[in-house]
Amino acid sequence: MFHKLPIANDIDACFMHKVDGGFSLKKFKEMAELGSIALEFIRARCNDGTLPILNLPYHRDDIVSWKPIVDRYQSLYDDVVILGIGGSTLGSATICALVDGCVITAPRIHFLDNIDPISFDSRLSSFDKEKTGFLAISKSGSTTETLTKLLIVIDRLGNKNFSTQIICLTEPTDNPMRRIAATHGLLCLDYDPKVIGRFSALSTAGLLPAAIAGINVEGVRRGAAAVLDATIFAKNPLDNPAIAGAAINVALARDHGINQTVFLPYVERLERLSIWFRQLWAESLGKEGYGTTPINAMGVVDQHSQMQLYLAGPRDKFFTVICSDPRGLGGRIRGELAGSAAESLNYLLGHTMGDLMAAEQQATIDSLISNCCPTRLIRFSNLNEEVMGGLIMQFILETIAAAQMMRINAFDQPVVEETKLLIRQFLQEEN
Ligand SMILES: O=P(O)(O)OC[C@H]1O[C@H](O)[C@H](O)[C@@H](O)[C@@H]1O
Repeated sequence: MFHKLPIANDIDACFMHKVDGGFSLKKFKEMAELGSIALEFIRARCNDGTLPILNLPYHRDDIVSWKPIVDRYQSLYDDVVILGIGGSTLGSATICALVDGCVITAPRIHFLDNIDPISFDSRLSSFDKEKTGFLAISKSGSTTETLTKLLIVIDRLGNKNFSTQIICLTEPTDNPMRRIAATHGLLCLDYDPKVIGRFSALSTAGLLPAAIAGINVEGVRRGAAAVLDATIFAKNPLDNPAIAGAAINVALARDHGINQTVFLPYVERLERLSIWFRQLWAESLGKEGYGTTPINAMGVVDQHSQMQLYLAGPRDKFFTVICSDPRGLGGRIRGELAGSAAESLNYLLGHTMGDLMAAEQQATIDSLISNCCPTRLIRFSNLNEEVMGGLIMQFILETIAAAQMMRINAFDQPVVEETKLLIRQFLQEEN
């Protein structure tokens, strides 16, 4: 308990004394009561175990139990394909991005989320059938897109011995995925029914693919536990980054019309985190006329694409800039290669690519602040498993806290079901 926090939050630039577009410290302090309600909700669920996502960071037994699967997949396959969509895969895709840039001998993990028939077929046919393992994940076991992909993969494998090549992960109910698994003799693991898909990044759904990818998933849980502990044991709710983050989002939307939340990491491996966060925030909070719209951005790419709008467009955005310290990393920019351009590039030559990234990160932060954009900074030095777990936990807690402050249920998505019914109707009519 009370491991060192893997990430640091700085919310100073959300307030009026720092940016004109921010809100007053007085108003922030008025959020203390809602902050306490949110914190009590989280503490109570953590203590009584009714929200297992708040207990998972402390578990290790499940990780040990996956070892035979991890060993088998790592030894047999060059590629492992994850079949799923939405909350069942975005968490694992987020964590699996940690392997980028690392020397790893584990299989390459691929996420086939979409059902674009051309892209799906082209990606599927790029794998060696004999050297590819599959993991189909669906909490409900009835998501049409995932079942379609699973059945197409079974068809394409087309030999009698594929039963060990595919593992399913779904709730222990009588659902279509379980029936398909039983028909073909596939191993079917239990997806805890109390873990909601978009909150499942730290459960089997998020961590089994990551373990197969060779990631230290205990480190991910450790980072999450540190952030969770800091919340559970917070003395003052608004001193806690997740509760404060929720309070800022809710108050800026309610009192200042700031109804868009821009997620701007300066670490490319966090691109998937952005997409995971987008579902978490949107599906959990977009209810009863509430919610703010998450916007994915990426430093430095969007400096050359979105920054004009961010700095001079409507004052309806709250910014979360996620920063590492890339100084000194990457290739060095050598003057002798620049020829006659060297003189005009004096400011750049001799630096590394990481130095440039760091300067651009700081320039964006300073520009956001000087252009009156309420901005929160989340900092760490290097992205690793603990940091990833910490980030995931902070945004899970922040989402739960924001829902409590808005008095809405973070854990359902009633309107999504309407579209699903329509899809079934359309296909039935065509039959
Ligand atoms: O895991 P599954 O049951 O297949 O669900 C996958 C996704 O389906 C739906 O569209 C829900 O809105 C999402 O919250 C969920 O993550």
